[in-house]
Amino acid sequence: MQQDNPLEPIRQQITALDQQLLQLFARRRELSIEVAQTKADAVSPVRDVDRESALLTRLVQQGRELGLDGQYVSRLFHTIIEDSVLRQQAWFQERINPTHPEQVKVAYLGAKGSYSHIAAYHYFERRDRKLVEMGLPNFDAIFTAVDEGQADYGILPVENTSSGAINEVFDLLQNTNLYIVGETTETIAHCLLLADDAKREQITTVFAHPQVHAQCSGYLSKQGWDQQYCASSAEAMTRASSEPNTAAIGSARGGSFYGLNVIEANLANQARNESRFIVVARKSISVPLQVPAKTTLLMATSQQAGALVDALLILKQLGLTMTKLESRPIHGNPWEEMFYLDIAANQESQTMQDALLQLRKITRFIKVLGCYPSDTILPTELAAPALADDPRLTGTAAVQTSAPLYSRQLKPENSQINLNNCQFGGQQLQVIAASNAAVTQAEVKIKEQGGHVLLTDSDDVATTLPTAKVISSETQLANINSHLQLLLIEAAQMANQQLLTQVGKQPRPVLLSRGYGASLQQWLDAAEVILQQGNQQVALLAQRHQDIVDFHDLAELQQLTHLPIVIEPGRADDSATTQANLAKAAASIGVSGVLVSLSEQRQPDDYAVFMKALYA
Ligand SMILES: C=C(O[C@@H]1C=C(C(=O)O)C=C[C@H]1O)C(=O)O
Repeated sequence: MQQDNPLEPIRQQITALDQQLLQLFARRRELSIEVAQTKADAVSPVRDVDRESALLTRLVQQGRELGLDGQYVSRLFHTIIEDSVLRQQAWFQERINPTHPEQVKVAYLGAKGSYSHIAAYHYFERRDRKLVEMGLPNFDAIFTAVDEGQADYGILPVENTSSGAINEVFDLLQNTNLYIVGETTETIAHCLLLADDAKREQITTVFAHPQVHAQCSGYLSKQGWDQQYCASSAEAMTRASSEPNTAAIGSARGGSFYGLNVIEANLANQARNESRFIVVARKSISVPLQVPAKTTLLMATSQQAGALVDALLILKQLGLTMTKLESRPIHGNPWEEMFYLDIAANQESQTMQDALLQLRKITRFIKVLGCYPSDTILPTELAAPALADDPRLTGTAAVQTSAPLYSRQLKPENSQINLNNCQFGGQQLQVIAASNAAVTQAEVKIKEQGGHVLLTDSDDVATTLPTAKVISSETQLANINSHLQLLLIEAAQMANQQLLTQVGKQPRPVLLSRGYGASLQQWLDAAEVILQQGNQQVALLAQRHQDIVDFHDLAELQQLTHLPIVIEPGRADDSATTQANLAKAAASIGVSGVLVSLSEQRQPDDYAVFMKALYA
């Protein structure tokens, strides 16, 4: 019977040709990996736009001779070359980070068929990894699953060409221990999906994720359907497959998992509807220099006018391209912003190391969230000489700075910490007054007799003075008052790595006491834990329990670190005048603050005597 159909023999020929094309594509891909191996030996970049340009020019020419449209040929080959470049990048990536097993457990939002699932599928397929799927109900659960080791990777959408940034993911990135190790961009084609037995005219309700609703708002506003939000596109599709008179918005591929048919396609407001996803893992990765890389920074500048501009100028002066800048409020610090920057550079390149060094000097908080291969492969335009110089390649030699963040070697000049109008690490000695009295009472005394910061255990925030508080546990840290400006870690907690790590995630300055019997190195190592987490505002506090403040140690510390040093001068039974003299001596060797008690009543007014002697 079939032989009677005149289409059939032609279709058979097309099928046979398609089969050959597939084999040729596969063979081309193998050769592309061989090319990568050669590039590894020669240390040349993956992308070679000159070669692409020559190849495309020739192919377009040859295509024309065969009657093929030039646009058609260049579009086809862009897809082929894109695959080839991404494959080579993945190959290089695997070569220098060879720890991955054959199968990986990946956490994503929603169930099978969600956009995140499809992005995960594409990303790991390119890396020849078998996916063990772990669909989760929300972004928070994805971060937790990876953090706790239940999943190897998490895949998270960060932005969409129609609806913009996915704020929830940015907010979770503020407090994560995870690193960004990859990115991928998916073209999202939103379709109206209906179950087999459903009819378009009978639709009363349409299900979709809120982001999808936003991306298709133009189309939906004309339909008059009840619009219901779902936690994921997969949930939307599940509901549409079982509830009568409903439809879902999702991808054609996703719909096929749920037995849904495409009724209408291309519903998004913007013709080019793409989402960018990031891949997170517990360990950061190195990106080979052959591969164009992106580095993502999390940064809080000071609140002075122009602080962000200063930071961006550093990038400009170093010739670094910023591909993205997002800002999000800092949780617990009203009107303060955390910035996310994507920079088209390899973290290990000299330029990026220089940028980080300079940025650390002017930021209150800075952390590298990750350096990863850039997956955006822009098509090579024909005969465009400018493209021969691909700005996304930072081909400088790798330089790994091994000096610790606290060290003078890394940063010769003193660090400064600003609290309102007072500045630790500046010219003037700052006085922190500790008081158990009511905040208002202490404030009056400080304002009358001098002083800069109030150390109090009270949560009363009715003061215009910067306040400091002793923080002894993670629970206490989680519940601090947002007005609190300075965190004091006492000697007993100096080795509490977990507390130091959490404090390192804070956008607030930290005063770190030396642990009982701790060496200078152990003290500095504890400071390093905080700095490594991003918090650059660390000062060291030499307390009285060290018996007397050891000037030899202070002088040595000055040489080892740029961090401001604060002392609690003298023994408790030293007179106020002795303490003031010690404080002055310490200031002369570069100590930037003193911690004194406001409420000791050994003399009529010890604090007043201290302050008077200090400035005498
Ligand atoms: C395969 C190569 O690597 C890349 C991929 C190309 C391709 O697939 O044709 C061409 C140039 C490079 O950007 C190559 O350098 O030849």
